[in-house]
Amino acid sequence: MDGASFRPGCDCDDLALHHALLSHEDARNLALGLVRPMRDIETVPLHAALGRHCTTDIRAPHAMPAFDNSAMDGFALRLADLDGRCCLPVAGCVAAGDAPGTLPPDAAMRIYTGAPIPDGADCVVMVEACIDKGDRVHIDAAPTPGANIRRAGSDQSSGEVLIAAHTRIRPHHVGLLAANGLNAIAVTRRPRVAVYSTGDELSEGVCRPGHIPDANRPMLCALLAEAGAEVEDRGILPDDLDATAAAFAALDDRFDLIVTSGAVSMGGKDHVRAALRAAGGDLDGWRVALKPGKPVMFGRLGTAAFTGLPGNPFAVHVGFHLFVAAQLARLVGATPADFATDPAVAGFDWTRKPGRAEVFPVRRTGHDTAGRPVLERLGKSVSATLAPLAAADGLAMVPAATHHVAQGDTIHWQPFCTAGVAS
Ligand SMILES: Nc1nc2c(c(=O)[nH]1)N[C@H]1C(S)=C(S)[C@@H](COP(=O)(O)OP(=O)(O)OC[C@H]3O[C@@H](n4cnc5c(N)ncnc54)[C@H](O)[C@@H]3O)O[C@H]1N2
Ligand code: MOO
Repeated sequence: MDGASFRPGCDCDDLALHHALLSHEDARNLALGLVRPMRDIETVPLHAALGRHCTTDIRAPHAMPAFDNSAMDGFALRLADLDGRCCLPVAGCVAAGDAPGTLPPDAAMRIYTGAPIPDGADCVVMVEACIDKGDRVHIDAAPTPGANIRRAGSDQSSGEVLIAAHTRIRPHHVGLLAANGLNAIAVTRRPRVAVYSTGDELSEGVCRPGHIPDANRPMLCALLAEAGAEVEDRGILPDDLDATAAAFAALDDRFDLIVTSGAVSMGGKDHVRAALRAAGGDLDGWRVALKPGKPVMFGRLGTAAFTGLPGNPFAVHVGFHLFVAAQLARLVGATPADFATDPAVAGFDWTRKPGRAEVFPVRRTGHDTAGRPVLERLGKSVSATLAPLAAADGLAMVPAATHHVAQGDTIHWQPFCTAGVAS
């Protein structure tokens, strides 16, 4: 449609919208411009904080460690007492949980990891560097002052920022909060997202001839839940303009984002754009120079942003990562992460048609001499299948202008999070 012309007053705004494809960068900025950081705050107990975003900087309520304590199992002593001696009598034992005591003159105390350093001791000798004779201890070599003592305040000082505002709480944050005795935190409410599939061909149970299972709705619900959204599965919409418009019009203002899949392209049953308008919404952008995902559309319905992804399942996956994930991040006040920015090396030769940026599944096959991952391209640029993703370690993206990728070229990718998983 490039080069189409319009008479003044022409209401063919769909034509105007696809006069040119949006770059994926412009499309992302458009998608982000349709959402605002949410202001609603709730306080949640620590066990419910995982995956939520804290609203403010979380500061240390006190210094840590709270008291000088031993980093090792061994003997606490006063260095000056070793002057001219290699053995000291053992005056007692202090374990983690004991109240701080006092080291008598010219003696050592048996001490265990985490135990408070007795007053007067200025180092701890590891048990491996001693000969433990029960009531006496022989020290092989004089330790350095302060050896094996974790000083009060050496890990964090009172008031320092432990977790920056808008951080997504991960398991190590939960541990850090618990270590600080913080049992509840203020978080942004979860973004509420409505999810629809569209298409008369979709089945939920046994498929009749010509029907296919609905892959997009379960995948979108899973992607959204993983990203921390509160998801409402709104089912499958028929390929019917009135029914689709009625379903959209019946949505109240409780959603922050509405995500659909299918019916956004050029076919006679692709009703989502018209239905959005008929329901009182606005279409702000349509069609992106992106493969897969060209017919993605962006709009608004009431107070919600509306992102219409294409029907092909891999296009849904890509559209989620490029646009929906960024919208969710913005809603919770976080900074949306750029997509596919990690450098890697192509382990393949590939000639393609330029014009759209392309996202494709990749598998890591090794590393080059500089330590960069070498990637194998999976699949055949088919947006209808998710099968190549099953063997993928992540997604790579090449710019719209790329027409050839040669083995050894630098490309950029987004690894899936696989911490602790070998393959
Ligand atoms: N004349 C043109 N035709 C098409 C264009 C174009 O530019 N001009 N773009 C193509 C591209 S690219 C894509 S992507 C698709 C997207 O079309 P729609 O968003 O309208 O999606 P549908 O037609 O509804 O479905 C496409 C495909 O995906 C299957 N599908 C749909 N929903 C699901 C689901 N929930 N689970 C599994 N599979 C689903 C559907 O059966 C179709 O096979 O348009 C091209 N056409
Ligand atoms: O954009 Mo489509 O998703 O290329 O097949």
